[in-house]
Amino acid sequence: MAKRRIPVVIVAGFLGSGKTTLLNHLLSNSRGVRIGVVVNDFGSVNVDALSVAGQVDSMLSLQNGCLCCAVDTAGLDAMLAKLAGADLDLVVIEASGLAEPRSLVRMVLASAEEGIEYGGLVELVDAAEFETTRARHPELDDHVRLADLVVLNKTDRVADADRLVAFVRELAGATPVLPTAHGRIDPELLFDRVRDPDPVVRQLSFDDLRDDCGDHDQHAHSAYDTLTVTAGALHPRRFAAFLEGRPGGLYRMKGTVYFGVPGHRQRFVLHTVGAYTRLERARWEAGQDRCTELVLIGAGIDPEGLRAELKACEEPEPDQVDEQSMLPVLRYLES
Ligand SMILES: Nc1nc2c(ncn2[C@@H]2O[C@H](COP(=O)(O)OP(=O)(O)OP(=O)(O)O)[C@@H](O)[C@H]2O)c(=O)[nH]1
Repeated sequence: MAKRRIPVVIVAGFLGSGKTTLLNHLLSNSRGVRIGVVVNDFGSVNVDALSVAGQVDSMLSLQNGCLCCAVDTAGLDAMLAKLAGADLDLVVIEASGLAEPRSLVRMVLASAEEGIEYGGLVELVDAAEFETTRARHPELDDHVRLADLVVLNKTDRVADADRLVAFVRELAGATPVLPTAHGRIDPELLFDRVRDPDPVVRQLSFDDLRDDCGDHDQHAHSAYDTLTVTAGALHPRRFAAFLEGRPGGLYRMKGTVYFGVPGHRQRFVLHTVGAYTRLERARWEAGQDRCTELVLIGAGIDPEGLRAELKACEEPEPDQVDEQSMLPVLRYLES
């Protein structure tokens, strides 16, 4: 009997659209389905990997590099071979928010690993940032048509979701569009959504792959600067002022913030997407340094200026900071 192949589903979507949130939802509602994940954080702080760890049957993390730009497919093949060897039912690749989905699909289709098969492309679209993302990345239209399933996420953040859903459905053509919030889709959808990939994507030659690699300049991430900042405790008021004054081009920030203020010594996970800011309290992982580690992604920003601004938020004596100073940042906590 032929060995069963493990489907590999790619979850793509522009920066901050909710890929990790969807992945976490799938992992916590897997109903016995054994899921392996490949996480592709863009930036050297492993934020996404940290947030799915502990829930997953098998995880491999590709840090500080974009999967779609891997010059050869050997790295991905080695990862897929490892996952195919584990006892799994499904592999999910969470692409970085800057990855080019077409290249990722091609890479999976080109994989020499016999234990896996291409399982489809899920494209996350941020309903709240839809207009901004589309203006910045006209290729969004192409991505939704290429996908096997479009998840129109963050519908809780838009006033007229029905109108937007209708618009995206028109744009997506044959691709089904599923409106949702917090990535809460039925996990079953990932198993049977696969349709035959676009012949243009399926037909592969070495030239195609080489051309893909030559296309780097057109990839979304070539238009962005990514910067990783490590700092000590931050003064909450100074950091709140930084958040309020951040430049419009600083499209995405994520990572850990440490305030160290009495009563607030937990880890704070920061996410900003466009003008949206969210902080969550979290536990420190065993052995994790009490420090701030952030990835900043933006276009037309001054990376070194931003680094200096964040460094200026550092507070050498957080024990002495009064609790009232936390108020400007606590308003970003989810109520
Ligand atoms: N209000 C609201 N917030 C959401 C929803 N989905 C995700 N978020 C928040 O949006 C932020 C970004 O979500 P992530 O899941 O990290 O997005 P991502 O696509 O993995 O981000 P990158 O990997 O950086 O591209 C987080 O603060 C999430 O809690 C949603 O449906 N509604």
